[in-house]
Amino acid sequence: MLLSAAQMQRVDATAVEQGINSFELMCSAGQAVADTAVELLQNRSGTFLVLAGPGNNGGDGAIAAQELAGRGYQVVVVRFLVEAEAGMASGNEAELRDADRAFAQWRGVTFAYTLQQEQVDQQLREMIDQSDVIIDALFGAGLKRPLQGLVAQLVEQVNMACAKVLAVDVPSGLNGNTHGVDGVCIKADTTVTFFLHKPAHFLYPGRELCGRKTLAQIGLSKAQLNPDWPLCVLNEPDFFLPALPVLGQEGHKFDRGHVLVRSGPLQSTGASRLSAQTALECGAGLVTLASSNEALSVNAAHLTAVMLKPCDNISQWQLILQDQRINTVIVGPGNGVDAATRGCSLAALQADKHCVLDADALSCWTNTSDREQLFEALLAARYTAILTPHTGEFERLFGELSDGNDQVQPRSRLHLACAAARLVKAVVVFKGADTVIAAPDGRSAINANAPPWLATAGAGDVLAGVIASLSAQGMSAFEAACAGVWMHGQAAMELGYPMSAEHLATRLPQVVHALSPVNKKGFGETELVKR
Ligand SMILES: NC(=O)C1=CN([C@@H]2O[C@H](COP(=O)(O)OP(=O)(O)OC[C@H]3O[C@@H](n4cnc5c(N)ncnc54)[C@H](O)[C@@H]3O)[C@@H](O)[C@H]2O)[C@@H](O)CC1
Ligand SMILES: [K+]
Repeated sequence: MLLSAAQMQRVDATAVEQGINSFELMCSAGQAVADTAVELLQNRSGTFLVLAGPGNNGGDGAIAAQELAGRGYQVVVVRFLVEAEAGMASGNEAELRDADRAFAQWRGVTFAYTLQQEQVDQQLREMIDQSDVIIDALFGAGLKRPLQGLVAQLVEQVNMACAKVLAVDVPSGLNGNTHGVDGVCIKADTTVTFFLHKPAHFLYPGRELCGRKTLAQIGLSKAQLNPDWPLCVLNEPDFFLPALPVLGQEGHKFDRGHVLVRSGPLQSTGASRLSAQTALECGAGLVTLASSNEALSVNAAHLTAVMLKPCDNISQWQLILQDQRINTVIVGPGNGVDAATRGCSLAALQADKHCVLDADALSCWTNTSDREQLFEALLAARYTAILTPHTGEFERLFGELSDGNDQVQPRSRLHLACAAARLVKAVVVFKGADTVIAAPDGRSAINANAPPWLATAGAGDVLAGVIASLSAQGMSAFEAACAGVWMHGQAAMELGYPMSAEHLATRLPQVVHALSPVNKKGFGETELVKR
């Protein structure tokens, strides 16, 4: 599970309400930071520089500093305070804030700066240049606005330095609620975070800025999670494995669904064939490609196990949809941005089938009344449809979206996908290097296994095929989309660079095979029991 910065702060408050000592949490966090910092030094000697901000992120840095000094390392601490607080960090320890208590325990020298100071001075510049590992404990979950003035300059200096950089919780400048960076941000080699990862660690630009990500347990548990929070997960097999199709010993091909794919016209049949072929190879029982008579022979020349049906107009399409054995439909790949694609998409949604709308089936709603027609059909559909837009298609379809949370500005791809899914009651697969899958009930998943070479012509058609295949075999729309997106990324990883969509389509069955519970069941074995 992933938590936003606001949820993490709520977890912290709940822990305190339940009697957990917040300073002990900070001590555990600081120790985890020290452990990770030592790993960054790779068993060499060296100097650590801790840049500590005014809040608890800075407190984690102070604990780490004391821990490192206790282990014999040379540590320099620079503390940045708001002007009113500077020089205030002493007195009765019981009354001090956790961060001040952490600094009260630090036995070394602290160089203090105020955030209002204008410039990074020579002394600070030298400390940055002379350190081997810089611990960025400036701002974490409490970042409220873009970094400016002294800290903005400081971040730029750190990013240019030769030292390794370890970010505490998040690289300073990355906003844990909007998941974005407004202005400058630390570029870390490693980020250590606590209890659970945050979406900002896996969405861009955070994924890049965090470097390697490590997770430390500090004494928080599921007891501090609010069960009403919608589930947001990193898309990994553990999440969707229990939902993968299982075959019965006596099952036949109709138990594994029948996928109908709408072919493109004569000059663009390849995309829909890729979808159809993938759907079949990923386990769907039957796949039919509905093709215009004009394109029939081109399609026939390329297909063997995928069946072909002539379909020249909407009436013929509706007739095919009446076949009760067809349980899943793909409309869009190579179909054309036109009225026929609009009509076929609406007919599919009205036919009580699982629907995957991709490519042209997302781009063909060019005016507001068209879009309203689509949204009405999605809302009325018996089964939750799956939409697979990339950024351009998403913007055309959803334009300016409000997710009802105006405090979170600007909205990230995660917020946008969730808002779109809720709006049209469909699963939205918002494709990109950090594909987000969102369900209408608020659940969401961020995918992180896709390599850059997956961005290749036809890869989207293959994705529609695998998702439809899993959907046809009985997986729910959200789980089929999550599994399909992960398998798609995994197949590309296994192939390596360079790779074409055809390769991807032929590799995917191996990924399905490796994950599928079916292959672990031992069909065909006869168990003899002797008594
Ligand atoms: N369960 C938890 O929530 C735990 C949190 N811990 C640490 O506590 C951190 C959160 O602490 P805080 O809530 O105190 O927040 P931060 O330490 O992230 O920052 C808050 C402080 O920074 C100031 N600030 C925010 N944005 C600024 C900007 N752009 N320019 C200048 N000043 C700015 C605020 O006014 C406030 O003084 C976490 O990131 C984590 O490192 C840990 O100690 C362990 C437990
Ligand atoms: K930080």
